[in-house]
Amino acid sequence: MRFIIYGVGAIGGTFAASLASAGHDAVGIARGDMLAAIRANGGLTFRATTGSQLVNFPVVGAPDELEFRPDDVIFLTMKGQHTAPALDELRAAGVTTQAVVCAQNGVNNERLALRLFPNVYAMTVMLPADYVTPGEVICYGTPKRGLTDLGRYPHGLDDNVAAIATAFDSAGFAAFPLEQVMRSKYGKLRDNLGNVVEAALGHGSRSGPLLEAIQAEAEAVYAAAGIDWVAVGNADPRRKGLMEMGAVAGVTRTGGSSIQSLKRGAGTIETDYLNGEIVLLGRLHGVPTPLNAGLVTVGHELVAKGASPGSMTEAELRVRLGL
Ligand SMILES: NC(=O)C1=CN([C@@H]2O[C@H](COP(=O)(O)OP(=O)(O)OC[C@H]3O[C@@H](n4cnc5c(N)ncnc54)[C@H](OP(=O)(O)O)[C@@H]3O)[C@@H](O)[C@H]2O)C=CC1
Ligand SMILES: CC(C)(CO)C(=O)C(=O)O
Repeated sequence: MRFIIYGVGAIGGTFAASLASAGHDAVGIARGDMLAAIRANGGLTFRATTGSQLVNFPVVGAPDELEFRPDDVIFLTMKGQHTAPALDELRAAGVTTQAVVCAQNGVNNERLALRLFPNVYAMTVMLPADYVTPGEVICYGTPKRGLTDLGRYPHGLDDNVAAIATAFDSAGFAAFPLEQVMRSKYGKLRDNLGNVVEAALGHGSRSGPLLEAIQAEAEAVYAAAGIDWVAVGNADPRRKGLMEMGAVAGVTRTGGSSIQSLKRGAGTIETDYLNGEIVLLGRLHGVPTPLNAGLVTVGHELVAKGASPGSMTEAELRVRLGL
């Protein structure tokens, strides 16, 4: 089994460095400043609670630079707004029946992938990682680097799930095979509705009554749509003692993945596939979602203005959301 990590950023970089360090065959597909820095430095600088190291694994700039094999497992680790073109590139490069694992937040990636490929897997990723400096990824999870729930999409278990879980266990993660993995992914999506709030207000602002109101909209649309979900946030008892926030020498956590997009000036944000999913479900099922709709607009404005993380006050955001 060879692991292709498509999108070497915070999550993809942690996966690739950890799998390669554990002796697995791991190949990255990177782009832009990250690709240039990995090439210039002779590897990816991977910083974790256990120390920092330059990890060398093969990295290419696009799928068509690879000769795909039947035993490849392809992890999608780009943000949701970048999934559709990435899938097109995989198909153009000759991918057919290989396993495609959506190791991303949101619930749209799996559906996009299943349209093109028959063997799609959903992975819920609970793993606090930063990518703000090209060539460097920081993972704060300890003692396990991250927790993952994994299963076939839309449901089911098979030999690939078992093999991926075994490989992940050996690489410092905890992997939980789940027959109904999308329940976990909908639970994670509910947590990620705070990503854009944190981007607007700054790190540490993703809790409290505002977030609860935002999540209540999600719970209402899930109920109307008949979507089953399970909580996988910080209160998930599996985290205690297995994967908690640790200290990494010389750095502090930047914040969630959307705040990192603003900090890097990435020019896009994942909000359409996080809060925007709740808005879509609300429209489909006749449930108003004014807060999440307002946050989608705010997210786009922050990107368009090139705003820094934490550029708004909570009072300003509340006014924007009509509160
Ligand atoms: N960071 C975290 O702590 C967590 C993130 N997640 C989720 O994991 C997913 C990935 O997030 P994260 O790792 O933070 O994202 P990052 O932006 O750090 O990494 C994604 C990387 O993929 C690159 N990329 C995108 N499209 C392509 C492409 N076609 N070819 C090559 N490279 C590509 C991006 O490049 P570019 O920058 O140029 O777009 C970027 O370098 C998201 O769904 C996120 O919500 C889940 C749990 C925690
Ligand atoms: C929950 C959180 C914030 C953990 O890093 C996350 O999933 C993200 O960064 O997108």
